[in-house]
Amino acid sequence: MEHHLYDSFPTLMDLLPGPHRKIVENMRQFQNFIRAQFMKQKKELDVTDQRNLIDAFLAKQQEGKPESTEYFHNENLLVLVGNLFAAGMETTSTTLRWGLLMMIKYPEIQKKVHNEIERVIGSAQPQMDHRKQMPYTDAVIHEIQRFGDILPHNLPHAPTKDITFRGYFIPKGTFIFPLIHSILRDKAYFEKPDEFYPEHFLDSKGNFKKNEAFVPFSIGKRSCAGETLAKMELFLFFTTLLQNFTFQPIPGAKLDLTPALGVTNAPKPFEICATSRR
Ligand code: HEM
Repeated sequence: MEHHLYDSFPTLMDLLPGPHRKIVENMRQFQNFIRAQFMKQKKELDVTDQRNLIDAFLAKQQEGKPESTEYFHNENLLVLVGNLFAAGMETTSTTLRWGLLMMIKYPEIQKKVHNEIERVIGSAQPQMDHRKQMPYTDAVIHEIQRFGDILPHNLPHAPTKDITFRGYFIPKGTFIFPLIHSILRDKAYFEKPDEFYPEHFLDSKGNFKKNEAFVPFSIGKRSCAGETLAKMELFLFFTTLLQNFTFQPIPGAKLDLTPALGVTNAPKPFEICATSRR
């Protein structure tokens, strides 16, 4: 409700009390943090030795070309870094939190992941090369992403021209939310769509099985730019956590799988007991 009011009366909302003020204040702090970082890097900048994305952006800014002011201005840098934080951090950490919740809810699945880690990785540091020898863990991670369904509504898209799709006329510029949720829970593709069931991604011999309805990163030209990185992060973090710990719920915990209300579908806060395996 508040964000609708915000869209319609932005100036008025700035003056009214309410929880939206906290969001605005947090946003301001977040942007100040990013701004302070790039101001610091601007002072230290050596265009011949660019250390990261911010340096590369600032170097473009200093080239003195039309695009230096048209595209590479401070406002765009602020939004770019902000988007990378939101797109790259919130998503992966939320998925990992779903993963830990599933592991404490289903200890027998956790046990199988532990066994596979022991068999394939042992006490070595997990590497991406290990994944193809770990079909069960791979299936579990896919199922965490399918079940977690962290961006159920996807991001909004809009057609660049008038189109007719399955008999529906959609004028240019119409907001469209191509729902990821309905695909990830499609009965035609997943045997038990509303259950956490890693076998969705395993064949009868226990080999990893792809499923074309696995689309948590969306599809098409504007699908997630960080998909490969995200998959690596999920595999490496998840296996490292389970290599080192056994996770259990605290006694009497309910382990509710209904997502909390928010921008992404995140699990409700839960407590966890981690016992070292070393
Ligand atoms: C589990 C992790 C992640 C999930 C589930 C996820 C999911 C998505 C989805 C559904 C979209 C919208 C695609 C569309 O509009 O059709 C998206 C866009 C995007 N994601 Fe991710 N993402 C994840 C991690 C990351 C990471 C780690 C990065 C980068 C560091 C990243 C960067 C982006 C960017 C830049 C876009 C916008 C692409 C565009 O509009 O062309 N994402 N992501």
